[in-house]
Amino acid sequence: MQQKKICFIGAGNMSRAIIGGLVKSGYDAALITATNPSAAKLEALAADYGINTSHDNLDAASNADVILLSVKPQLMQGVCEALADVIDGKLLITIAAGIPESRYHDYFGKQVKLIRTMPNTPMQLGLGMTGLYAPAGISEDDKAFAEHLMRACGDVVWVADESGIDKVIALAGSSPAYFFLFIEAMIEAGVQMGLPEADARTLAQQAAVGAAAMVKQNPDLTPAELRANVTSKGGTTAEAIATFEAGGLRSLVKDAMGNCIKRAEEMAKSF
Ligand SMILES: NC(=O)C1=CN([C@@H]2O[C@H](COP(=O)(O)OP(=O)(O)OC[C@H]3O[C@@H](n4cnc5c(N)ncnc54)[C@H](OP(=O)(O)O)[C@@H]3O)[C@@H](O)[C@H]2O)C=CC1
Ligand SMILES: O=C(O)[C@@H]1CCC=N1
Repeated sequence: MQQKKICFIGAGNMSRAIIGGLVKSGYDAALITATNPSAAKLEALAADYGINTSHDNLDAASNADVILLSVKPQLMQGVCEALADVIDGKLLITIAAGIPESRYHDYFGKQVKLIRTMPNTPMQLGLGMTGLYAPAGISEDDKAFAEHLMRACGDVVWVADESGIDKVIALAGSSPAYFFLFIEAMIEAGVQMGLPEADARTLAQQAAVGAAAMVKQNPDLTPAELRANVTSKGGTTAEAIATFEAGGLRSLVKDAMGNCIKRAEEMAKSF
């Protein structure tokens, strides 16, 4: 892929995940800089991935071709305002949830070249999923760069309308946490049944990895067919599945995802 000088503004969980994925995919660490107010996360990134670090957003952004905005949504306005003089002509990529693309033009006080993306933490392992949205006027070259950057850390989908980003949050940005919760609950139940915690974790995590790989590697089978292959008539799985269905798992999942989107929409009104 084309390699450009890229600066991550904010060196938290998500920057770490993307930087880890990029470096593991062969992106030149010397072209990557991350900024952060406190030192510990920068020191860990430099030690683990050999990237450049800085406490100075302005200096780091001035020296980059591409700026990836990776601070919490409530800090975004102040961060953008302070960078307004050094971003002309540069490609901006934001990963923030809930801030509409139009707001960035207000923050910078001018029209900017900005692509909205919604990645997730498995980017760190090259197993990420990113949704991308580019407004009209963004060049094919800039779109291709943003896509290649995120593809280095996993799979990508483009959404035609900005509202699609909120759906990506519900399906992929937030969803690793849903699966962690499910695994957490299985481990807790296993421990309550008397298993050592380490064994309960090994059993649950390996089942999750295996099940996800089976979904991915059998595109001709639906998840329902894969489930049917596990579920012997009158057997053990049928009892467990019936319990989930009776407990309203499907509507719970739908409500959770709907509330995730609702929160993104609320955030969009408050920024
Ligand atoms: N976590 C996730 O799974 C996902 C998050 N996102 C989005 O990614 C963004 C970042 O989230 P996440 O990585 O989880 O958050 P984190 O809090 O882990 O990271 C944000 C980082 O920004 C740093 N920071 C604060 N102020 C500044 C500043 N003025 N200049 C530079 N850096 C600053 C913080 O430093 P310090 O801690 O030292 O104050 C922190 O390290 C959010 O907008 C979120 O919506 C998107 C997809 C998934
Ligand atoms: O919880 C959040 O708001 C962010 C966006 C997607 C994942 N974490």
